[in-house]
Amino acid sequence: MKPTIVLVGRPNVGKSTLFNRLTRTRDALVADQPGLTRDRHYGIGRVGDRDYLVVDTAGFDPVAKAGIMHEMARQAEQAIAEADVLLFLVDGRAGLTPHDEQIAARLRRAGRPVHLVVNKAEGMERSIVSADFHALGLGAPLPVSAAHGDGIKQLVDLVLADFPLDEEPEEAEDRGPRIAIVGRPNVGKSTLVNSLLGEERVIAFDMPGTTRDAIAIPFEREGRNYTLIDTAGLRRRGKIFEAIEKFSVIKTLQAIEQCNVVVLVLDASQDISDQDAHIAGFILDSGRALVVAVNKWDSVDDYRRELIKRAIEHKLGFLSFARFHYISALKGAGVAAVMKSVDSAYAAAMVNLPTPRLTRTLQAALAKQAPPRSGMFRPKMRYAHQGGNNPPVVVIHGAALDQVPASYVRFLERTFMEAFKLQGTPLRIQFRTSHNPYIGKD
Ligand SMILES: Nc1nc2c(ncn2[C@@H]2O[C@H](COP(=O)(O)OP(=O)(O)OP(=O)(O)O)[C@@H](O)[C@H]2O)c(=O)[nH]1
Ligand SMILES: Nc1nc2c(ncn2[C@@H]2O[C@H](COP(=O)(O)OP(=O)(O)OP(=O)(O)O)[C@@H](O)[C@H]2O)c(=O)[nH]1
Repeated sequence: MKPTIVLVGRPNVGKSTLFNRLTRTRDALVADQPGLTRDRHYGIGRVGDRDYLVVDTAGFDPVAKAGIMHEMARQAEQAIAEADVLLFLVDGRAGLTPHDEQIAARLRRAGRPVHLVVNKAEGMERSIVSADFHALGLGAPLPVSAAHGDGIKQLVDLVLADFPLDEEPEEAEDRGPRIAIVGRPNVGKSTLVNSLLGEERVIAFDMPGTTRDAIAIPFEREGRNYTLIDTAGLRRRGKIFEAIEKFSVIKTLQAIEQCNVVVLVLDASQDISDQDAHIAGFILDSGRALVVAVNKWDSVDDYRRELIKRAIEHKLGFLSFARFHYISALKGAGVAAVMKSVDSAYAAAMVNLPTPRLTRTLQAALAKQAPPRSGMFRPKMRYAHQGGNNPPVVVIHGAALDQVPASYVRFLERTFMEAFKLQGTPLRIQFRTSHNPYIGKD
């Protein structure tokens, strides 16, 4: 499981600058999609070989408005409660302020490791920029420059040193697809889980060993194995699973990261909200296979059905790689079809793409439409091979490939997906330019 780093600090110390710095590599993997808006408070990042989730508590810092530290906004409090590591940012140019001291007092009670990060330290003597902040009693201050990127790798290595590297769960003994059922509060996730598990054989159901573990519920359906990764803090009461915790963006992100196939649940009786779009954005960034279940279809009339279909097209157009199902979790209608799509999305995500066919497909695409010249450069693509699964990655070798525009990358993605009939999974293109082997690597 990826550790969660939560950024805390008074306004203007550079939290969002650090957040952007910590999540940049991941964002760059996904070509900008029309309509995609990212939630700039929650992200997935990687520095060196360390993966993590990062949360910026900016925007819901209530201190300026309320003036009282112990009235921190609920969301910031929830993020602090769910953090593995807290980064407390202060401003090395402004020096120590009373507001910093109040936040420090709160964080000391958080029961989480806190690291004191002194930002805006570029061009300054380490010992001088840090001097003030020893008084906070939070250990040695760590000077960085979020804007320039100084000290960031050392920071991540240090704060995550005690967490095990995230390893892919082994695919041992054919446990089948790992599924995460996600969606904003009240869309019907628990109802869908119960409809799925109600009559099925739940093979073994262990409570997690530690609070950091997610709950995995293995079950069997029509002779096939699945594992449900819990997002909602599900607990079993008798035969029924119910949510015991309030909605958590962090848990949602964790579950998306740990699964193979996401089932995104939307509520047809409500409008598509920003929260739906943000969750959809996380799913796109993650590269996971996806099935969309538009729930409560039983409760809406034809007019509303038409409306919601159009709203989905408009706001979630970037999910068009996925199959959509219009279901009633309450009545069990459409649930079997959702599971069929889960199977085919999983198969597509795990597909094996032979090199000769990939290269032939690439050549056909180039013949149909060559990549545009960019200044002095004409990108040259020579051959392709598969670089990974879930999502399938196609690695293309050639020259001047850093000059390929996002629109052409999307054209290539579509071409490969159609050629190999991949449905339900995104596909990623990575470029390797011969004279610079690092371009396109993550
Ligand atoms: N010199 C310098 N300026 C920085 C650095 N990081 C951020 N800044 C500047 O500090 C200001 C505040 O940065 P933000 O990232 O918006 O700060 P924040 O903590 O997210 O602020 P809120 O959104 O108000 O909570 C901006 O003008 C940044 O350009 C840095 O490393 N060095
Ligand atoms: N009409 C109708 N109502 C549904 C359907 N599915 C769920 N509901 C109702 O929607 C409400 C919310 O359902 P839950 O399953 O608790 O939703 P959830 O997404 O798990 O909610 P949280 O636990 O808050 O995350 C309940 O009152 C359900 O009975 C459906 O298919 N049709």
